[in-house]
Amino acid sequence: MTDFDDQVVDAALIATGSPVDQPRIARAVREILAAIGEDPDRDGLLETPTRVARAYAEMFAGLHQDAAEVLSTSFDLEHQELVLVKDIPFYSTCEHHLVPFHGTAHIGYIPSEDGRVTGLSKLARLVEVYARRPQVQERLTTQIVDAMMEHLKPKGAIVVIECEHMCMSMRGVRKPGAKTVTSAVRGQIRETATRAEAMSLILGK
Ligand SMILES: Nc1nc2c(ncn2[C@@H]2O[C@H](COP(=O)(O)OP(=O)(O)OP(=O)(O)O)[C@@H](O)[C@H]2O)c(=O)[nH]1
Ligand SMILES: [Zn+2]
Repeated sequence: MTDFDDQVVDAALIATGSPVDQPRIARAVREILAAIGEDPDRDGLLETPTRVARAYAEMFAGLHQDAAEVLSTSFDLEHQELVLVKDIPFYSTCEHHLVPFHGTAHIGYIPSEDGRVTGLSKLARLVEVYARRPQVQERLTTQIVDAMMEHLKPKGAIVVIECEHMCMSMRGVRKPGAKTVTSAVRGQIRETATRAEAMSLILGK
């Protein structure tokens, strides 16, 4: 390490209160810059390690968030039918290549017998909890649906996710625009008619 100032990063860590180890990320990013043949001490790159550390703290914040807390707000609306929030945009990070994958999530559930529902924004927040981690699309899909089943105790739940993976677009096989669709369905929504209703609401743009 040359004139790289850990104290600056430590100060940033304290300021954000993030549990992500930003000084460690910054040191690693400096190494990567050197390894690709760049000069980490040139003007434009001097602050890049700390910038990337702050960006990573944001991109991986979900590792330190709790789905139970996000879904703890509930209202007694006596609603017994399907509730669906669709076209929730999100960004995640492919755990194989550490580049983004992004797209939309569609989330629905049939509330529990007592008709208690959660806030609509909480479903979008739940996506963020699991998207802001190193991920694969299949696990993201099942983690969201399983968290809903565990914390909302609904009669059923469905999650459909459509994504473009940058690791397939900008490198490797280079197929920009290719979409991956995953779904996970639990409880009563597995029944044919209910599942068809949910899917037609999701796909009917
Ligand atoms: N199932 C699944 N695969 C993913 C996801 N994100 C990336 N991948 C795939 O993970 C695989 C990793 O394959 P490897 O052969 O180990 O890595 P690689 O040599 O970089 O593969 P290429 O991307 O084909 O160049 C690739 O086929 C990616 O397309 C995901 O969310 N789900
Ligand atoms: Zn990838």
